[in-house]
Amino acid sequence: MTTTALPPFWVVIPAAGIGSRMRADRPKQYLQLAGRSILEHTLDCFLDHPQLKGLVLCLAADDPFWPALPGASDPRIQRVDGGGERADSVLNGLLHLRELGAQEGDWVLVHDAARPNLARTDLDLLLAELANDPVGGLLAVPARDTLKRAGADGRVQETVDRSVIWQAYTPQMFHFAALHRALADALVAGVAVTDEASALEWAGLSPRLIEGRADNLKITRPEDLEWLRQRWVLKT
Ligand SMILES: Nc1ccn([C@@H]2O[C@H](COP(=O)(O)OP(=O)(O)OP(=O)(O)O)[C@@H](O)[C@H]2O)c(=O)n1
Ligand SMILES: C[C@](O)(CO)[C@H](O)COP(=O)(O)O
Repeated sequence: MTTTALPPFWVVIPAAGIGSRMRADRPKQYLQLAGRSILEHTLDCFLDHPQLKGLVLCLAADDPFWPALPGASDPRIQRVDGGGERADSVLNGLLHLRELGAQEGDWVLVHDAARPNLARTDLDLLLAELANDPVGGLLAVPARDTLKRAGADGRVQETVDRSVIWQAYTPQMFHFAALHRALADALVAGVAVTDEASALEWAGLSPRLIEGRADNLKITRPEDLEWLRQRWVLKT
């Protein structure tokens, strides 16, 4: 890690998804992990950070679960409505950040509600490594397994060179104006952007990859939550 002082930053947490792949009785961010919701664990990764300027939480407009949580009235959390896709939710969050006073060059970190296991060391690594970067970047993990390209018949076509393949994680950290412009333009152009870096790439920029911990995983399927529940027992 570099010795640069950590820069001030804003946070946007997209939490308006329905978690269809979890097949649970509620959106996955409200499932329990060690006695609290996944979303509360995720918020805790940021709320007491000394460099945090403000946090915007993007929720489904008709979300009945958030008001029931103990932290729902926490004044440090600004709630906004999400949108149809993750990128729409993030864009709404950015629009609200502007109302809160975010300036063009301010750093914004976007982090999935469904990644509750972000280590403070990884967060600070990202902030330190990118503090003076002209573009910004993201936490990511190098591919670990041998990779295969599949054909439509489900048979291997070829083995892919994994040395250049990374998995994109969050947080993703970009300057407010650049991220807002790239995301808004990409959505208008109908480009599918599944993360913030995709929007910046589409705008012709090259985000930096910062190697993070693999256990900052996104809870996507039931086995991800099972794995994290077992890990939490060991942690506490
Ligand atoms: N319209 C949407 C869709 C997703 N998200 C958020 O984006 C993050 C990552 O998305 P994903 O894991 O795909 O979550 P879901 O869309 O909820 O899951 P699924 O695709 O299985 O339905 C999650 O924190 C999710 O709540 C969001 O804010 N707004
Ligand atoms: C942003 C993200 O977490 C990067 O890996 C991911 O793309 C979001 O989830 P989705 O499954 O693509 O909606």
